[in-house]
Amino acid sequence: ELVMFIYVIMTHYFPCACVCVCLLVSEPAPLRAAPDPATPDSDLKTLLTLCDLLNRELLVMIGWAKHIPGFSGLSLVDQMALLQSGWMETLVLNVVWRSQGSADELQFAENLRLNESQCRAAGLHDLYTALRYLTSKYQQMGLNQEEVLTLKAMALANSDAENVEGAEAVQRFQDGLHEALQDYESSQRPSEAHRAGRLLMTLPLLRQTALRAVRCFSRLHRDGRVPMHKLFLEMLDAAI
Ligand SMILES: CC(=O)c1ccc(Oc2ccc(O)c(C(C)(C)C)c2)cc1
Repeated sequence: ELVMFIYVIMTHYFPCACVCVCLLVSEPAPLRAAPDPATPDSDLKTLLTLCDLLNRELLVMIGWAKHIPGFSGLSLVDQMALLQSGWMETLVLNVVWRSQGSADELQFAENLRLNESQCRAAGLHDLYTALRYLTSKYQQMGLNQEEVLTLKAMALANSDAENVEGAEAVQRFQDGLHEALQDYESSQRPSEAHRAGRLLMTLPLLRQTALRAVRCFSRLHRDGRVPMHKLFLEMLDAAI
């Protein structure tokens, strides 16, 4: 009863806090990379491990999206459309957030960090450069967890999916997240003027970074060096 009482109070008196609390409690536990112990270490093994990790992240992300306030109120067609157009930006923010504590590595999972030469050896130098640039931008801003969770949800809501049925419902979904970010930033002490706007103005760079990642995967797929999961290829096709 206590949890329900707190939830009713939060949703009635602090609706924005409700969104942030909702996003915080529904954040999935970080996945671990699962390298095949039988395979000798190699650049291909790194790629296979990363591929498996990404495939599991996609499945977790689909379950996570349903907890974003407003997402489940959309039609199933629109939920799928937003996921197919925004999944890369959302996953990019996951890796960028995990890499905030590192000066020159990408933390793909709690047990998988790659530096520039390891990424280059695996054919991921473009990916490394793009993700590190975005990571350093957020490091300079001092991004915190509430902000990255809200940006992840916004990346999905604002993914400009082409074939959306309920444009007004998607707009309301976006407005709710925008309001939550505005209210959260104005509740911070001291509150930094323009903070919410500065965070929103990083979204174009996030979109560009995601597109650079898609191009990297499309090249790897054309090279045929690494087998790719069916779900990943379907999502990759939808993102192009
Ligand atoms: C198919 C293939 O060759 C591939 C190569 C690298 C890779 O590494 C990643 C692992 C998790 C992950 O979340 C991300 C993004 C952040 C870029 C989505 C990349 C994933 C797949």
